[in-house]
Order: sequence, then structure tokens, then C-alpha cells
Amino acid sequence: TLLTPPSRSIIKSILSKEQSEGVGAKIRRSIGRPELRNHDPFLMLDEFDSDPTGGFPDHPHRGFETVTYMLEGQVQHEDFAGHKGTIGPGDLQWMTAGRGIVHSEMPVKTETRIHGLQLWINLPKEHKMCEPQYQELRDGQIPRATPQDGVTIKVIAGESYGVKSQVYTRTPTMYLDFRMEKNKAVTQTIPSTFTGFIYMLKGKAYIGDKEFEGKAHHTLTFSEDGAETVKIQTKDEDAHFVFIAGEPLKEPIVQHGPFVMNTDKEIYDTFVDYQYAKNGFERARNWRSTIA
Ligand SMILES: Nc1ccc(F)c(C(=O)c2c[nH]c3ncc(Cl)cc23)c1F
Ligand SMILES: [Fe+3]
Repeated sequence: TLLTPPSRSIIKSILSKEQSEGVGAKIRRSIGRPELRNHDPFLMLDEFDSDPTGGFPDHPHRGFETVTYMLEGQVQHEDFAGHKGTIGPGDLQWMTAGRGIVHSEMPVKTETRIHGLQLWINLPKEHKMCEPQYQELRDGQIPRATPQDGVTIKVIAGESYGVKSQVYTRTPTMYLDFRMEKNKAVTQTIPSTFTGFIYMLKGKAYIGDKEFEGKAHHTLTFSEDGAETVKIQTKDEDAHFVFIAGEPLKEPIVQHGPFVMNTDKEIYDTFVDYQYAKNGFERARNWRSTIA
């Protein structure tokens, strides 16, 4: 039998260059860019990094989840059901759009820099039309694992070194924010069936037995060889990155912008539901956000 390697290795490393998105916003697209499609169950990962003039005014979602994690600055959000709030540095908004959300996500104008990540996670067929749900955690409510001095792992979803997140993930997902000082080495466990990647935010990290170098704004995709750990080291620089992994859904994906279903017919029906404000989009009728 072929031996399962101890650690996942890195298959490819892709640099995300800045591009415009939304209204006047700047993002770097990781998953979801041409070279990084089909990382089931993940549909998109954007690192947004703008001054507060740009934003994401009124738009819908159906069939998946958006996970917004702030690094600097504050984003105000408001949806068509009147759910509104502001997320700041270190805070998390895990939004299960399910059968339908219409919302607006705008920077707080008094901030100088709006910096964070938005991850789109696909939902399995049986959850695509579920009731929308928010799971919102302040920075202080997100548990940390500190396996050694100089290594802090914020457990946004899933588990690390025995520390578990309280976030309920319909699609089994790990979402870890790693901050490692230089000259450290850790081994993160990962279920053998999970698809995963690292998105580098700052500094350099070396992954796998071959010590593949990860640099800022690069996405490093993991091998799918069933290994149940990922070896991660730093050398002469500190590193800040997110480690994201999940159970592939293995379902057909039909995506039209903010609608992600399994068939063309379901997408057609979604456009009709949105147009005629029904089947979950009732409150979209005549709704305008007050923040955009
Ligand atoms: N359909 C569609 C089309 C274009 C968009 F920009 C968006 C969208 O809202 C976002 C894309 N990345 C983002 N990062 C951060 C935040 Cl807060 C929002 C987004 C969207 F939904
Ligand atoms: Fe959105």
C-alpha cells in the first residue's frame, strides 16, 4: 500500500494582485480567481483592503455562506430584515444566506483603512434553502490556542490544539488565524478528506516537509493525499496567515454572481424569486439600506 505522507504538501502558490470590486473597493482575490477555482467547498476568498470610500451596497445572496473577518477598520452591515451592526478589528460575521439575504456592507467612514477577509462557503443541497442565520463573534469571544510562546492561533471555526470554535458549520470547515513569531514550528491536524489552503497576509512561512515558502498575498493550496497534518514553520520572519480547510461537497455548482445553486433551473427560479420578491426574497420588495 502507498504510505500516506505525514504532512500535506503545497501543490501551487498563486499571487493575488489588487483589483476593483463592489463600488470603489479594492480587493485581492484568492480562491475564485481563474487559477484558483474548484476548491470545493470554497467559492471565493477576498482580502479587501481599501480606504473607507469604497463599499458593497445593496446586493443579494442565496445558496451559500459569507464569512467576514475584520483585520483593521470597521464595516457596517444591514439586511432587508433590519438586522444591522458593525464589525471591527478581530470580529467575525458568519452569515448563512441560505434561501435568501439582501444586505449592504459598507465601511465606517471615520476609519482610515478597511482591511479584512470575506470567504464564501458553498452549502450542501439540503441547506441551500435553509432559513438565513447569523453567527457573530467579537474578537474577545473567539478562542485562541497558544501551543507555544510566540504562536497564537485564533480558532474562528473548527479546532486547533484542543481549542474548539463554537461556530456551527453546516459544511464542515476549519478557519484558523495564525500569528507566528520567527523561528517557530507547529503541526496543525487536518481531517484526511478536507480540501485546504493557506492565504498569507504578512511575512513568510514554510509549509510541508519540503518547506515550501509562503509569501504575502499568496494562496498555497494543499495536496489531497489524505495526510492528516500540515507542518508549518517560520524562519527569519514573523508570519500572519489564515489556514482554511473543509469537507468537499462533491455536488454540481451553478453560480451566477451572488446565487450559487446545483442546476440551471434552480438558478432561473432564483432570478424569478428575486425579481418577484418570493420564496425567501419577500422582504427585498422596495427595500433600500439606510447605510449605503
Ligand atoms: N455579487 C457580488 C458581486 C461583487 C461583490 F463585490 C460582492 C461582495 O459583496 C463582495 C465581494 N468581495 C467582498 N469582500 C468583502 C465584502 Cl464586505 C463584500 C464583498 C458580491 F456579493
Ligand atoms: Fe454580501
